[in-house]
Amino acid sequence: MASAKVSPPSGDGAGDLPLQILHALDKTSSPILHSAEAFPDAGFAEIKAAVDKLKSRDMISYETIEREEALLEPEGELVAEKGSHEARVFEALRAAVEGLSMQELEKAVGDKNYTKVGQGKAFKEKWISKTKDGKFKAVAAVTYHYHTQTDSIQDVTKEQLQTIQTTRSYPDAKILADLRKRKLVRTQKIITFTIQKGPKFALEIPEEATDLTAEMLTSGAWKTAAFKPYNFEALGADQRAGALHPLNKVRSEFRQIFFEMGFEEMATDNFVESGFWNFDTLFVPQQHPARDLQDTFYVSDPKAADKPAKESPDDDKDYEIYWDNVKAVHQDGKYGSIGYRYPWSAEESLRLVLRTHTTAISSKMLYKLASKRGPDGRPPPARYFSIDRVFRNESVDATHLAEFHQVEGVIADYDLTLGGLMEFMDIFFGKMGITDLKYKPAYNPYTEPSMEIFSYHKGLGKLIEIGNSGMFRPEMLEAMGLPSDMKVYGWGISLERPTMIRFGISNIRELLGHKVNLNFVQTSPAVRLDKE
Ligand SMILES: N[C@@H](Cc1ccccc1)C(=O)O
Repeated sequence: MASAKVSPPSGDGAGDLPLQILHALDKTSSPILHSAEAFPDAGFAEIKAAVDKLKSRDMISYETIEREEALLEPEGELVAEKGSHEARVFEALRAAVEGLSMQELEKAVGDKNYTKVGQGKAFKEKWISKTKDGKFKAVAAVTYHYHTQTDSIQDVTKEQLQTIQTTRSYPDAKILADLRKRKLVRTQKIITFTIQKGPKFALEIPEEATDLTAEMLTSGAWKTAAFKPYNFEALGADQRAGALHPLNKVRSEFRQIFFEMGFEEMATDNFVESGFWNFDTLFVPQQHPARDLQDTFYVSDPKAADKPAKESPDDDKDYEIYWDNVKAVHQDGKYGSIGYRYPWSAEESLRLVLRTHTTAISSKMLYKLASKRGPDGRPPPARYFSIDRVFRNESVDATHLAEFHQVEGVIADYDLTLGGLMEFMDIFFGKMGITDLKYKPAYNPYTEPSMEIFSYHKGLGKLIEIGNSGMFRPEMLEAMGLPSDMKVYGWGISLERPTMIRFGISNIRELLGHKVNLNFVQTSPAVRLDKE
């Protein structure tokens, strides 16, 4: 039967000490076994593992005794053997009736430092004195010559240390503290156990079953099997679970804010765009430095996009008109704009790029909005947002990567004003805990006016740029067919920047890429821990 076997030395750190304890308990005449006496050589961890194992099976019970043990330091050992500093000074002087000079005394004691400490103490004890010619003399010895008194002193320190050497303790705590201060003695905490037989005491340790098996049921072994009790105190193994990346945590916070403010999420599943949507519809001239190879990744295969055309049979947009409008605005000017006045190239517009901003998608959404009709027969107000990846051909450093995530929002409504944009920004960023915004005039080809948004970061102690915003230009919106009194706010911020600030990261490579520490991902909190 499996249940009556004696455990072989197990891997629980207890070895065969548990068995030895059982046997020792069986033989001892007193009901209590002191671990320190029975197993003086076993280490604390070993004994603890053994008694825990036996206790969990109710074979024993135990109590722990904590006490402090005093041990001699090397110098204490020396004193215990050869006498205290003061006694050695006294002994040296006692042998020299004429007294000794300091140098002679040092020589006689054999240790300069020992002599220095010893003569000080011996003076205090009034064992020695100084003669007129500056020599040291033993007082007790002088007394001896005239009065036949005892010529010996009592070397208390030596006796105390000898007591400690044999008993590992000293009855007077003050004296012990004093010896510790003199660095003759050190103390250490000792935990020992008093062990008693438990209700299931035996000389063999039964194997405990952890599971009730089919085999035990058929053989009947379950009737006598010892089952291991549940350990409700066990903390359990570390849970290896998936965790949201910090960027995703901040992303979901932004999404929540957008949704609660009535925004609709734009589809952002196309990383590749034509120059038309990424630049031309946004009134970015074809010579603009942002369209340089240094700033933009161009796709080499396929090289060119198709001209924008109906996306589905029920797409009622006339892309040809829009294409011509965009060209006209750039080349000749239209809708009150004088344009850039350069020969606009269809070929350049159809080059494929990795989108440099999600504003390419906003542009497409606004174009679609232009043909929607609200109850009043006009395009209805709309709020769109997206949070996704964009790509820029930048040199990579601690704060820049060639790709990052852009949080983008647009609000289209009638008769909007710049003040309204600032008001909105205050509310939007306020929901993220970002307050005290400052605005700086800026330039975007597609917005007028444009404003960079700054926030005072208390942790960094300075204003930091958190986003870019503006009101889309009329020559961009009217070319789409949007009514001229419909105004559109737009803004973009990176997702990385607030995430790095939130989680205290200074190098973007700790956030993205192969150097990301998974432990950091798994343990970074989902709650806001802004540093004030
Ligand atoms: N596209 C801008 C953000 C922006 C969006 C919309 C309007 C104004 C600015 C950027 O990449 O920084």
